[in-house]
This record gives sequence, structure tokens and C-alpha cells, in this order.
Amino acid sequence: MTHYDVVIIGTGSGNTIVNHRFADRKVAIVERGTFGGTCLNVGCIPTKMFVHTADLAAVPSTSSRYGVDEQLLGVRWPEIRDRIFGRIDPIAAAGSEYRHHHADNANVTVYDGTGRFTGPKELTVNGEQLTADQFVIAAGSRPIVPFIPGLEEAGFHTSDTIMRLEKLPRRLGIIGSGFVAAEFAHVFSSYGVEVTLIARSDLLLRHEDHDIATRFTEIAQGKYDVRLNHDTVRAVRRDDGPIALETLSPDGPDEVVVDEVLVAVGRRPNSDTMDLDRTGVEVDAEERVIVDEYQQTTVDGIYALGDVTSPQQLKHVANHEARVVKHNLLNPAERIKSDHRFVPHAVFSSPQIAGVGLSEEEARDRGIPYVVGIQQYADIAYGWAMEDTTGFAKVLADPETGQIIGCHILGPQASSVIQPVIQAMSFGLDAYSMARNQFWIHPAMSELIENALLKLKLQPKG
Ligand SMILES: Cc1cc2nc3c(=O)[nH]c(=O)nc-3n(C[C@H](O)[C@H](O)[C@H](O)COP(=O)(O)OP(=O)(O)OC[C@H]3O[C@@H](n4cnc5c(N)ncnc54)[C@H](O)[C@@H]3O)c2cc1C
Ligand SMILES: NC(=O)c1ccc[n+]([C@@H]2O[C@H](COP(=O)([O-])OP(=O)(O)OC[C@H]3O[C@@H](n4cnc5c(N)ncnc54)[C@H](O)[C@@H]3O)[C@@H](O)[C@H]2O)c1
Repeated sequence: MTHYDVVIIGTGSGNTIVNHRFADRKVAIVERGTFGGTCLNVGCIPTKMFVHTADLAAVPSTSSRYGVDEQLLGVRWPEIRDRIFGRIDPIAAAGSEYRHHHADNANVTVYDGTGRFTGPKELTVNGEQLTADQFVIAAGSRPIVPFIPGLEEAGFHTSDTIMRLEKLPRRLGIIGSGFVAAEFAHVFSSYGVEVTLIARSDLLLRHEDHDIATRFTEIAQGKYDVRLNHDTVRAVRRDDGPIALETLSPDGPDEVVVDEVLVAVGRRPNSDTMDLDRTGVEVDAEERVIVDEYQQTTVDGIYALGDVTSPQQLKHVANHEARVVKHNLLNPAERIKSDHRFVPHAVFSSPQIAGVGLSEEEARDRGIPYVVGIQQYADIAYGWAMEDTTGFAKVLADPETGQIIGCHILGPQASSVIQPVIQAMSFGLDAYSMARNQFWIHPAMSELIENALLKLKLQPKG
């Protein structure tokens, strides 16, 4: 039995906690998978590297509109894949090597294996018993695979495996309609794969503001085959190789024949991997580890962060919570709270989507008074340059105070264009001051936000 001051389970955002400030503490880090976790190895980073390549591959399909005739001559999948993972895999390996062997980590022991609690603040890894004063549960989440008869036998991919395909399929069926489905539909369709997206719902990205989800769905329908209101009920691998996905919709049974299947119906927390009940840590109905505002679980001295606990499964959320946990481990008498008031998100599809705060439906349902400012990309100078016809920004604000309560953008660079709004909300800057009391570079894309703000019919100043 080895005793530690701190044991951390999971090397995604969990790995960011330990630095020189822990030099006087005996620390163990436990990881059962690839060092660095989801974002680095199978999440944010490789997907965005594929997305950028897809953005490039998609250019010729629209360039003639600008009088520039381009042709996509080919997509060298093995080269794209190997360039991306040729960069990422060494980073993961170097992270592992650093923690295992570097002098900076003389106080850190890495256990490569699954950590399971065996008693209060007692963990077993590879048959070794560990105890600690403080634990951090940073065990992340994993793809959900729904039960669909025949799917297991037919074979399928999740986001964990699809990026390492041997070769590009001719046809790809994607089951799901959220972030992962939207991003990979863009990637593979831009590479020339015939994508069929099978959505159980009547709208893609249905958790977005309704106007955004509706516009995105319309655009997607023009780019690849989108089957709305389709439930996948069976999968059959045919003798000659392809997979038939049998679906049921209000119009009756249907079938999609594809060469590969990507399942993208959400992720579940990894709280079930470590026998949490043995140490008294409680989970909620969706099996997320319950934490308080200090990121502490129901057990004193056991903290949790990231996808294993957060309803918003986003890297910037996991990183924020890791910073809070780090502080609270080091300063138990002066703990700080995490702040989830203005968590933004972006979908790196085509077009991009970004959002922060309340959707219009949420504001309405909660009875919160609001005014709306909508600005089309088509009506700002940079939008003219881009010949954009579909993108827009929608800002919601309190009519009296001008405080921004939500912002939703669909269009080029939405994930960056939204940042000043996140800043304004985080620092309490009202919409009118934000619009009027600074210069906005002309004719930059950010004028989208300036104009949306100016369109808000604010009561006191507008
Ligand atoms: C395809 C995809 C794209 C994404 N893109 C974005 C994006 O663009 N922007 C964004 O903000 N977010 C994105 N995300 C979400 C983001 O990756 C996650 O929110 C983030 O990585 C969660 O970090 P974490 O530290 O909580 O968990 P993880 O990074 O998953 O780390 C948890 C680690 O714990 C280990 N573990 C689990 N159980 C045990 C155990 N019992 N013992 C030992 N080790 C264990 C796991 O092996 C894993 O390595 C994406 C996710 C996916 C899947
Ligand atoms: N850009 C980003 O930040 C980014 C990118 C990818 C993933 N992520 C994170 O990872 C999480 C998981 O992504 P995701 O796309 O797998 O999940 P998601 O929650 O975004 O979407 C899953 C969708 O699948 C639908 N669904 C659920 N069960 C189904 C079933 N049996 N059949 C058909 N459809 C079903 C749901 O209604 C939902 O619309 C996201 O919620 C997000 O937090 C973030």
C-alpha cells in the first residue's frame, strides 16, 4: 500500500493540474488509455486538423462564384491522416515520457492502468493499492453506442476510430445529429465521400438556437443526404461488403447502403469505470459525478472535473474546472468556485456555428425579457467579399440594462467572431457601450457583431 498526497485519475485536463507548485507533494497520476486524453488524441485537436483540410478541399466547389475556376484533383487520405497523427502521437508520447521520467516529475508516479476504488480514499491499479488524502476524478467520457440489432456484427466506428481509417470509404453513414455528426459530415463530404446523415430528430444540432439549427439543417440538406426523423432499427453487413442501415421514419421503412458507419449519438461519463460507490462518491441520474461549486464531490477531499462531471462536455470547461481544482487542492482554506455562467461553444462544421448564453427559446421559456438584434453576413462588407448568403448573428439582450444574455452565430469564422461577445458577457459590458465605445476594424468580419448590437432596440440608450 503506497500513500500519496494527491492521486489524479485521468490525464486529459487532469494532467494540467500538477506543476512546480506540487513539488513538495507526493502525487500519483493514473491513466488507462492514451496519455493526454480525448481532446489531444481523439477529440478537439485532430478533428479540427481534419476540418481545416476539409475547408481547403471544399473551396473549389464554390470558387467559380468569384470568377476563380478551381478543381479538386484529389484527396490523399493516408497523407492527411498521417500528417495529423504524425504530429499528435508524438505529443502524447512526449507527455507520457515527461511525467514518467523527467526530473520535474521526481515527486510524481504514473500508473498505466485502470484505477478502481476499493474503499474510502483507497484505489487499486494493476493490483497495487494506493491511498491518498486528496483525489481528483478527471476520467472523462466515452462514445455512447446505442443498441441497434446487427450493428455490432456489421462493424462501426465512433469518433475514437474513424480518423484512423485505412482508406476513405465511398459512402459513409452517420447515425446522430449533434456536434460529432455535423463536424465529420463536413470533413468526409468535403473529401468527396457520399455522406448520409441519419437523424432521429427533425432538426440537426437541435440544441442550438432554433433559427441557427433550422438554417444549418437547410444548408446541410444541400450538401449531403440528410434523413430527418429516421430511427436506425437494424444494420446488416452484406456478403459483398457494404452495410445496409435499415431505418424507420413517419414515411415508413427505408434503407441506406454505406461502406462505413459512424455512430455519433453522444458521450457518457466514465464514472462507471472506477467503482465509485466503494469510496462514497455519488453520481446523478445521468451518471455524472456530483460536485459542488468548488468541484468537490460528495466526499471531502475528492474533487472531480471535466466530462465525468460536467453537462457541457467541452475542453475549455474541463480546463477551467482543472484550474479551480488545482487552486483548491493547494489552498484548502481559501477555496474558489467554478464559474459556469457564460460557457461558449462552437461547432466546426460548414458553416461554423458558435453560441454563448441563452437561446431565444430558453429566454422565452424562462420568461426573461429580451430584445433581439440580427445581422446577416450578406449585409456587412466582408460578407459581400465572401458572397455569403446564409450566415447571420443573433444577439439577445436585456431591453433595460443592455446586458447581453445570448449570442448565436452561423457563418464564416463564427468560433472567433463570437469572442468579443463572450468577453462582454463575462465582464458585464452592456451592448450599447460595447458597440459604441470602441473602434471596430473596418471592414472586418467583426462588424457583424457591431451591427447586430446596434440593431438591438434597447430602451434607455438605443
Ligand atoms: C470528436 C470530438 C471532438 C471534440 N471537439 C471539441 C472541440 O472542438 N472543442 C471543445 O471544447 N471540446 C471538444 N470535444 C470535447 C473535449 O474533447 C472534452 O470535453 C475534453 O477532452 C474532456 O476532458 P477530460 O479531461 O474531462 O476527459 P478526457 O480527456 O477524456 O480524459 C479522461 C482520461 O481518463 C482516463 N480514464 C477513464 N477512466 C479511468 C480509470 N478508471 N482509470 C484510469 N484512467 C481512466 C481516460 O482514458 C482518459 O484518458 C470533442 C470531443 C470529441 C469526442
Ligand atoms: N466542437 C466541439 O466543441 C465538439 C465537437 C465534438 C464533440 N464535442 C462534445 O462531445 C459531445 C458528444 O458529441 P456527439 O455529437 O456525440 O453528441 P451530441 O450530444 O452533440 O449529439 C448527439 C445527438 O444524437 C442524438 N441521438 C441520441 N441517441 C440517438 C440514437 N439512438 N439514434 C440517433 N440519434 C440519437 C441526440 O438527439 C443528439 O442530437 C458533444 O455534446 C460535445 O460536448 C464538442
